[in-house]
Amino acid sequence: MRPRHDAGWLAPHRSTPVHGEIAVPASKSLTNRFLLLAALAEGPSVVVNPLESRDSALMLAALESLGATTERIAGWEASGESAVRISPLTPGTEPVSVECGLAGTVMRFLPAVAALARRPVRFDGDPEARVRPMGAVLEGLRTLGAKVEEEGATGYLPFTVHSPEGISGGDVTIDASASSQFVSGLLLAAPGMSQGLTLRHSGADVPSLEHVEMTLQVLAELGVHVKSPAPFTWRVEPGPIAPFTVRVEPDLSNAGPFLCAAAVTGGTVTMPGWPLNSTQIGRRWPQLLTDFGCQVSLAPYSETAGTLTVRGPEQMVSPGTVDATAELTPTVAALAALCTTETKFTSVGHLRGHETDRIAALVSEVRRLGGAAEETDDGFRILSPARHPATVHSYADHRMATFAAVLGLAVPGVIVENIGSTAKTMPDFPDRWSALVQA
Ligand SMILES: O=C(O)C1=C[C@@H](OP(=O)(O)O)[C@@H](O)[C@H](O)C1
Ligand SMILES: C=C(OP(=O)(O)O)C(=O)O
Repeated sequence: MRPRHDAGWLAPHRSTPVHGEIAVPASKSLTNRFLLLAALAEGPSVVVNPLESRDSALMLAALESLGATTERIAGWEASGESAVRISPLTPGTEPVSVECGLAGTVMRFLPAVAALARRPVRFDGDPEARVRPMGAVLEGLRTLGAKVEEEGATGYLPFTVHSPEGISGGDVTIDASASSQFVSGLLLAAPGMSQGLTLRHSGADVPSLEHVEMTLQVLAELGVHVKSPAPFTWRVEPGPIAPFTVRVEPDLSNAGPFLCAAAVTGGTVTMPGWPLNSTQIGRRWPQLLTDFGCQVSLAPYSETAGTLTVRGPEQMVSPGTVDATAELTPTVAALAALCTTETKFTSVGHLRGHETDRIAALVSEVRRLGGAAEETDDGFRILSPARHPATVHSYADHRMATFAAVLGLAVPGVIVENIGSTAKTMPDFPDRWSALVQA
């Protein structure tokens, strides 16, 4: 299941502006939420235009281990798009295993589903996944009455969830300052708890709150009653989820590197299918790119979507400070690493628990390319631009690989170690990238 490691991919370089149009596949975050909720629904549901990547394949395989059935449909009715039909989890007592790979949405979302499913479920993942924080999820489940048996370091994979009586919900307080996924994971399973769930966060801020907003919106869209009665407090009412059919939006986080191709070459990239209203954090791209000197416009062509056009400037300008950009950070860092003045990234300390310690990784790789960068308490600073070629390490992190691809457009001779890590959310990234930047 783990993608084959490759030693080096020469990132395409352009000394002339990139002009092109590109669409991106479906959102990882929305796909994995809808797949999970389909498995908790009362009957078969259909997710149209799901992301097909390692993270979504891991989610499907995990749901199957938990007793759901999944069936890929090549052309869904009039849309002709791919779709997947999911029939709900069936109860069982056999112990099963869930392979999480490096997917935060699998390792943080499914333990609560495992507790509802009542069978013993062992969770494990890639070596890089075993250092991603899990403590708040396990603490939350224990408060709800599940037993969690840990095998290695406390608060990390691997572990087994035992919950023969299920979990009935109630009131839980966790510290979600290391990941918004701790909140989303408990809220997504909450409709299946007989008392529903009131979840409170205690501690420093919850990062990436857009992703909690997404969770609440997805639940509400499926008819679940949700509210946030106070800051960092959420309430999900119990109740069945009726079978549903949904279509998944494009992945606006993965749109980032493609839009940046315009920014770093002074070109123009257009992207159809841009949702006019989205809970995805990638909805911030128009503003972020504008902050770096791009001209961005959105031309709606339906009630829900439009074409986004990004025109890059002759020379990008750093906005100085970039705040709380969560999973967009590596891509924004590629822009910053091509600006002549400093950019400070703030409120992104939790990136140390992402696919890799992204703060350490970004600082090391900017330096490897001849730029100056340093870590700070809650982020990092890029002080001077990437200047010369290097083999950029991806640390098995898809966003580090695409960070390097964006830099390679501007700096000739960049080699990306393990471009195959992009299979996490976009298996055909190298082909899509080449199609846009080498056209
Ligand atoms: O809920 C989700 O789908 C996600 C939440 C965020 O996690 P963090 O809050 O850990 O950053 C984000 O970075 C991740 O890529 C996807
Ligand atoms: C942090 C990320 O992923 P995950 O869902 O594995 O947390 C990401 O995609 O940038």
